[in-house]
This record gives sequence, structure tokens and C-alpha cells, in this order.
Amino acid sequence: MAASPIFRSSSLSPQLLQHNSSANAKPRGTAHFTPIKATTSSDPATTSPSPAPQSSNHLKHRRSADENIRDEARRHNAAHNFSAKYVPFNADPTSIESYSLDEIVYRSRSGGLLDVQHDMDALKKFDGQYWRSLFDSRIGKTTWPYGSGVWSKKEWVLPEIDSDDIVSAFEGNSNLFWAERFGKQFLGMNDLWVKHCGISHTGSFKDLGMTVLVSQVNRLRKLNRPVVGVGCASTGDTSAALSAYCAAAGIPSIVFLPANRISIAQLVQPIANGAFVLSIDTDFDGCMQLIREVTSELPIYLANSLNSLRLEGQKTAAIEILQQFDWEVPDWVIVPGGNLGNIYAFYKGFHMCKELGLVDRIPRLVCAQASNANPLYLHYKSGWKDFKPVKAGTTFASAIQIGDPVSIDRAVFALKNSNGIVEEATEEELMDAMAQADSTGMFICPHTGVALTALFKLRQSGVIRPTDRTVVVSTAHGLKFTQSKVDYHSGEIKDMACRFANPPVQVKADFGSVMDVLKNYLMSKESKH
Ligand SMILES: Cc1ncc(COP(=O)(O)O)c(C=O)c1O
Ligand SMILES: N[C@@H](CCOP(=O)(O)O)C(=O)O
Repeated sequence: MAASPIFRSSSLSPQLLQHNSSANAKPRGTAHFTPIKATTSSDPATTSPSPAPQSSNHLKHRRSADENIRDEARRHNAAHNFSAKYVPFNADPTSIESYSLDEIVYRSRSGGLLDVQHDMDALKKFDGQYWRSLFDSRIGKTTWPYGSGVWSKKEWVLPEIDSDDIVSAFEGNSNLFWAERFGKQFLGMNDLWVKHCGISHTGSFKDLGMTVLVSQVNRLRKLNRPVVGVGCASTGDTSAALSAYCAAAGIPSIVFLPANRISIAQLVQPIANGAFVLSIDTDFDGCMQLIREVTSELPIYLANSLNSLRLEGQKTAAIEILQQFDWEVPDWVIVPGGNLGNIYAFYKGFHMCKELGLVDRIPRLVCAQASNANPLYLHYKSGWKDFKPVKAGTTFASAIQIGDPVSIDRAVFALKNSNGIVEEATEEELMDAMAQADSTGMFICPHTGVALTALFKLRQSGVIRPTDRTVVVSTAHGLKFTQSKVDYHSGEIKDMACRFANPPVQVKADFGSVMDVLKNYLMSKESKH
């Protein structure tokens, strides 16, 4: 049996303290603040090893009354030799360019994307069974920080951050819902699942990435790095997550929102959490361009998924899916795509599980886009010839109304390496799919409607078979998008039949009238029985 990592003490990874001057190459729209070499009393290397695995199993006793869960974690803190650093995304294997995660850098020297690279050799010292048991042992506990679905995989996420610096709402561990009736009734499928990533602290999967990014910012601020606030451009979910996690940590947040293009529920989230909210008269792509320029000039840390830290948290949803299936691999995973960080995050999570021996294959990935904002779909259909951004049109799936996705290269990589597919959904298709899912007991967002449309199409073409185990990723809570449901069920959408609308019946306040409508209703149900 492989040894527990926490039995082995080692010194702090040299990368953590190294400043790579190459980070100072500064392409337009990126920030490279010079880091100050520093250590804190909370460095992993300065803490003593604990005598048992860092699962919560070894914590037999209740902590004393004057101790909170952070204090308790501090007592159990352990040394290990796992580490991670930034490297250019999909770099040539001979490249030696890398940056410490304590540097403020979003782009490689050539202006390309970055990726967080883990020391896989160190992780591979422990076999797949070890990692499966360790992750399984942490589920459903309140031990800090492992009660979070993200931080229960801490060694694979940010191995070097001190647990004390972590900002978490115990996000993740979201419901993997067996869509029994929807699968049978509409698709003839018996093994269809919906991963409800939107049933989360701020109502979307962004919490998974934001806990990681804001935790690292918390650490950077303790290290006296020049970070005065954290900023993002958003279609509504990134801003909600950023403002909540920053508020929890007492860090200023700044959000750039495209005016009149996000739902009221999403707009009110950062306002309530005390963010500095700029409503800008442009679309998301315009906001994204502005925040990139601003964060290269001011000590504002960039929180969009251009920042590869975010994807380290988001990838844990993939690991969680495998874990929820007791480490059996589904055949398909369908993800709605906008700025395209998440599809890569899923790929990365699945791929790490394969590389570290937890599973022996990865699922095929499907990325689903709204037809009104479909640059990836067009690129796929062109046989991956040259990519052209589009001007994104209005869509009910407003959080993916994005024409120039920052993670296009990551998405193409993920799809090519998972034998993936890209599909698209018209407005009518996505709204019908959402209504059909809701009619079977779900309450999904329009983006999940896009993913379900992709599933309908792939079932119709026979690409996905009736018995294939399929997971649709639901990315946000339906309650954030109630106006779209009101419009649909009122049948008031121009050029849309709203086939599954279920409007309320207006009835007079007298017994006879109520009885009449009820009898009609019951008779219509009986005739369908
Ligand atoms: C609800 C929702 N679904 C899907 C997406 C798409 O994720 P990504 O931008 O990582 O492709 C987003 C954000 O873009 C979102 O907010
Ligand atoms: N849907 C996103 C768009 C920005 O995506 P990000 O993952 O790059 O932050 C949002 O909610 O803002």
C-alpha cells in the first residue's frame, strides 16, 4: 500500500519562492506585478506533520469549546511535497517557462494562455486507490477545509496554500440527479443524470473556481503583494461568486456588467454583497476587453477564467462526478459553453483522474452553445480551421452570450483530446428543453436547456445510445432566470410557439367556477391516463 503523503516532511517547494523574471514580459491587457520574496508563519513547511491521513476519519474527538474549525485544522496541518506552478498552456515539452502561483501573471511570455501544472511525479507516488480512498473519506464532513467539494481535493488544487488562508463556503458536493422521468419520457434513456452545479452558494458553478481564486488572493495579500481589489467582467454568475467570496474575506471586489443584459437576480447579488458595480453600455466581450486593460494598469487582480487558477477549482466537478458513480466513468458529459473555461476544466479533472490511476478512461465531452452565440460551434463545423469570433446575439441563455471566448484554445484542446462534439441550440429549442425538464420536476436555467438540446440532437442522430450513461451539467440555478420562464409560460415570446407553456388559469372567486375548471382539468388528465 502506498504511504500517506503526510508522513513525509519536506521543505517548501522552491518554485513557491522563486521569482521568474520572464513574467515581466508584458503583453497588452495583462498584469505582471513584481512579487516580494516572503514567507509566512503559515507556510506548509513550517508546520509539523500529523500522524494520520488528512481525512477527517482520524478526528475522533470533538474540538474544545474555545476552538473553531480553522483552529482545529491548524493543529492538524501537515507537511508534504506537492506543488504546482503556472506554465504556458499546451507548451512545447522542451519549454522551461514557468511562474510561481504567488506571481501575478495571466499570460505567457508570448501572450498565450497559462495552465496550472501540478508536480505529477509527486502525486504519482500514491496510487489511484490511495487517492480514491482519501477523497471519499472527506465527503460530507465539516473538517476545515475538506468539507468543501473543492478543498476535499486540495492536493490536486492548490497544494501549497495554508488551510488558514482558504476562503470557502463549503461549495461543491453538488447533487448528481438521476433524471429518471425526463430520460424515459423524452429520450428513451434509463441512465441519464444531471449534475446540479448551480445548487451552490451563489447559484452557479462559478463558486468552485472562485473559492480557489479568492483564497489565493487572500494569501497574496498576506504576503503583501500589490492586490487592492479583485475584478471581473461578467454575464452575471462570475460577478455573483466573486462578490460573495470577496465579501466573506473582506476583500474589495469590482465587477463590470453589460448593462441590461443580465437577470435581476444576478444583478442584485454583487450589489447586496457590497461589490463596486459598474454597469457598462456594451456587451460581455466589451466588458472583458475593458477589465483586461484595467487590470494591467491598476492593482486589481483578474478573476475571470482567463486566470487559470479558477479552472483548478472548476475541474473538481469532474472528479466529483466520478466519485459519485463510485469511480465508474460515464460515457458522455455535456457542458454548456460561453467563455469556454469550464469545458477545459472538466477535461482536466477527468484527465488527471486517468493519469493518476483513479479511472482507466475519460468520458466523451460535448460542448453546447446557443445558436445566437456560437463561435465554437462554427469553428468545430469548419473542421477546426481558423477561429473567428462572432458578435453575440441576444439569447435567453444570457450567461453564455459571448462571441469572443478567452479560452477558445483550451476548449479546442479539451474537445480534440476527448473525441468531443460541439452542438448548438436555437432559442426555441433551448426554451422548450428547459420547460420539458421543469415539467419532470427540475427547475433548470436556460443554459442547461442548451445542454439538453444537444442531448436531444445527439440522441436523434443515434450518436448517444439509449443505454449510454450520460451526464448533463446544469450550470446555474433556475431561480436566477425566472423572467425567462415567466415569458415562456405566458406564451409571450415573439415567433416562439412555447409548446410546453403552462400558464395559470384565471378564475372567478366562486365555488361553481372553481369546480368547473377543476372538473375540466381532471377529465383531461383522465383521458390521458
Ligand atoms: C450559467 C452558466 N452556464 C455556462 C457558462 C459557460 O461557462 P464557460 O464560460 O466556462 O464556458 C456560464 C458562464 O460563462 C454560465 O454563467
Ligand atoms: N458566464 C460568465 C462569463 C465569464 O466567464 P468566466 O468564467 O471567464 O469568468 C459569467 O457569469 O460572468
